Amino acid sequence: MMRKKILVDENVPLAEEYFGQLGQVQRFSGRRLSAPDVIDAHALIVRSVTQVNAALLNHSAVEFVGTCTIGIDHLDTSWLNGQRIPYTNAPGCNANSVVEYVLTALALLDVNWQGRKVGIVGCGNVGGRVFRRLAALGAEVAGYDPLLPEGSLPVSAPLTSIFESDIVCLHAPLTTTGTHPTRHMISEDLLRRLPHGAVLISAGRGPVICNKTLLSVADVRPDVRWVLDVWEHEPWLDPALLHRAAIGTPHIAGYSYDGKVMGTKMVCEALANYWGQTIALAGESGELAPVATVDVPRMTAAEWQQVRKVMCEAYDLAGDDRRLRELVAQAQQSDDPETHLRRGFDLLRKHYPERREFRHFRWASEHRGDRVETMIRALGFAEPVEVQC
Ligand SMILES: NC(=O)C1=CN([C@@H]2O[C@H](COP(=O)(O)OP(=O)(O)OC[C@H]3O[C@@H](n4cnc5c(N)ncnc54)[C@H](O)[C@@H]3O)[C@@H](O)[C@H]2O)C=CC1
Ligand SMILES: O=C(O)C(=O)[C@H](O)COP(=O)(O)O
Repeated sequence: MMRKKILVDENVPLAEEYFGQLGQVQRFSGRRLSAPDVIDAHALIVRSVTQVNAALLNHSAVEFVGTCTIGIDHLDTSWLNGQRIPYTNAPGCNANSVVEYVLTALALLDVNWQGRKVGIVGCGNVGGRVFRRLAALGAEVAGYDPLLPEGSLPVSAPLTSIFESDIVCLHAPLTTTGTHPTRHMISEDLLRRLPHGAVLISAGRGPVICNKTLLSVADVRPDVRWVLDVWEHEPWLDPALLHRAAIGTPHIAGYSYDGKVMGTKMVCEALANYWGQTIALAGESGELAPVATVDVPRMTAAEWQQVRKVMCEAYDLAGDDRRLRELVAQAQQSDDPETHLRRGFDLLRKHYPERREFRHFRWASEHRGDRVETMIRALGFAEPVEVQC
């Protein structure tokens, strides 16, 4: 019997092991996929860089679309619905990875969140986890999410007050329709409200803030630490904006290896269900790790320094930032800076180091049962290894 053909983006890990159980896997490069490539495919498995719409699929045999990502702004869902082509994403697959990006960014900037006001825009799988985690770790957290039923957040606040917080985290999806579209929703007025020395972390989608506006505000607010993982015109970004950013990364907040593999598994399972087949899903279960709810006592400055060291050793976020800055510097020296930057941005993502989430790290504890240990455990690290002083 002919095996069904499954086209899978080259950056989806373990595709042969998982999707290979369901059909014949053929890889493709996400930005280069075009209509002739999909003509005889039965399933199409993408990541966020492939626009899935009528122009791509109109004349194809594709009967199922999966995206191994959380975001779905690259899928033309109205068209897919109209064609009755089922599609799925991987809700929450890399949410923990983004949480660890946010926490490590604060550690790298030496911003102890305990007692600080944190405002979160978009409180779904990612923002909701950032909310619960930071609240448990001692921050004063409020969220803005007008699409959630009233009362679903422990503390909610209007957008203007969110932007009066010490730390603002953006985790809204990119939407252009509906009652609360997010494209360019973060206005100049909101950005200017940020208090002196605030940190703004943008890890949802780039176009949620107009990057020209962001640059104009960043130019006059050098006191604000801008942490930018997403950019309005990826794979291009404005070097001037990166220059203003305290941390700048190539859209990798969700790029833990664990999060990516979870994305593969979730979509593969959905395809197996659709085709009425069963598959073996080796490794960790498809369940998302629970969020720790331990209340962590206030740490001293010295204790915080120990905690931030452990986090920065587990996740080399400084390296992510450095590699992007090196790329931009090289691009500016090249004959065609824009092309160099676009290609390089994608290559940084394609060859991203294998980053494991905190739960895979054991750390050395000198003082069992102290506040440092409580905090590190609450951050999700594995059991400590006791060190004899
Ligand atoms: N930087 C990265 O690597 C990653 C980025 N993302 C992005 O983060 C987004 C959020 O991810 P999840 O939390 O898992 O999605 P989700 O769908 O679980 O939650 C999104 C939340 O945003 C809310 N929302 C929608 N419009 C809003 C508005 N105008 N103002 C405030 N809130 C609004 C929704 O009500 C929902 O609760 C994804 O759509 C994706 O674009 C996700 C994973 C990794
Ligand atoms: O899951 C999402 O949504 C994300 O933003 C992903 O981390 C994006 O990764 P790629 O699909 O662009 O590789």
